[in-house]
Amino acid sequence: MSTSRRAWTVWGVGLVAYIVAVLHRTSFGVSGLAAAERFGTTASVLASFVVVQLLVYAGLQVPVGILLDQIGPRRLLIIGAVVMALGQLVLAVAASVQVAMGGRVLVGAGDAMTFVSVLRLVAAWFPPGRVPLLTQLTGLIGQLGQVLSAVPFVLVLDMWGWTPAFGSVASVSVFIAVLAIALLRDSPDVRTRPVQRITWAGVGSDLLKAWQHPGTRLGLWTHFSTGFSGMVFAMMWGFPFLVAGQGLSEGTAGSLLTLMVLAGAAAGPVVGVLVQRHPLRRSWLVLGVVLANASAWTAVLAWPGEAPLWLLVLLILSLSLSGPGSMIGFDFARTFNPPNRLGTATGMVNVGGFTAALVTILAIGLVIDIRTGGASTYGLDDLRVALCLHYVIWLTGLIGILRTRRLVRRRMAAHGVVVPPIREVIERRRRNRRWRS
Ligand SMILES: N[C@@H](Cc1c[nH]cn1)C(=O)NCC(=O)O
Repeated sequence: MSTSRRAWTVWGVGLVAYIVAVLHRTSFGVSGLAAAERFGTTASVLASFVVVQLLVYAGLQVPVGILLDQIGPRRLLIIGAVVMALGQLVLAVAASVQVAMGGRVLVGAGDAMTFVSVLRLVAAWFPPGRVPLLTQLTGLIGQLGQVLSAVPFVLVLDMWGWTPAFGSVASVSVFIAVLAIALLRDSPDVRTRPVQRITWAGVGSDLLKAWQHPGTRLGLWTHFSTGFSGMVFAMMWGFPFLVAGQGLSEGTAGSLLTLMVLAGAAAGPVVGVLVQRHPLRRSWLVLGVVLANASAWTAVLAWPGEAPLWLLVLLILSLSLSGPGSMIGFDFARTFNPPNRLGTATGMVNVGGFTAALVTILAIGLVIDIRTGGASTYGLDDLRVALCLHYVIWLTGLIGILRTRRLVRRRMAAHGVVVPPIREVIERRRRNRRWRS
């Protein structure tokens, strides 16, 4: 098989593995009613499953990144698929909340190993110019996993019940592991990769070097500031905000969430091409995404009473930029770190958005609980106050972005790459245009 065909095959297998990881990630969220019935528990206990799973995912990003640099993406992806299969099998037979929670911990752990491995395969198999667009496509096509859990998985759950549904998604992961064993290779380099002995000193030095490079931290703050808002909306508070806060029907709220996925799919390639064409202006794209998210939220939160549908659609369109914007963080990690440290750096970046989302999801719940005294119903005013927590995260993220960007530019200047201020570039272009006409 020629290298380029091989590269596409490797990307295809990685992509399918990531789609299946997203299917596992979201499969519990869509089985809320069945889970409440099976375990005889409340909605808040079930919501804590999402939080624990995210916590495991975010907490494992750095260790998994280190492991990726040591054992390579193929093995890590296979381990991830097997761990997720085990997690879903545990959930399939679980009769108590504790056992089910153990299953979700395994799913979170396996999931944490998948995306970083796929990004590493893309970086190893494709020329650098193609990587930004393929990274965007990986992120957005992966979200198809959400559709798989919302439609065929729910269908199997309704028709055949809990154990067959979770048992069958476990078997899909076993298939992914077999596919990866058969078709994946870490890189096009035919020489086998020497097995690296893991030493604490080596791990510590990689961690330190990745963290010390301001480009890695710029990636982390990028993922943090752009990624969290979309995740908070899609994973937890979007549906209640639209239904309990804005008075929309469940059908309309569902359509708006679908619009968010579709608009994200359209925006991803555009962001990828812009990053590919203007690598020195990536941070402006990031600031643009944060500005779009913050302005749309401000307009909706400041609107007296329920916002009109057109404004909610604008909010959804701006939030659809959240995922594509966060992927720019991975591009910073890739371009500012050598290949042998890329896993560690990618893991660090991925901690950003997931930690910010986790903190925001929990804090919003807490503020609502304080305002309502723990009652199970809440309204627009409670949601409005709680959602203002977004500003704390944006402010923290913006400080992080601007500080690390300054450090990155200083380091680039020391290597002879000077990024001219955007004002200067616009002025120069204007002068050139005048001169030509
Ligand atoms: N930002 C997401 C990926 C994404 C792209 N478009 C929509 N979502 C991300 O960071 N993904 C990591 C993962 O494990 O899913």
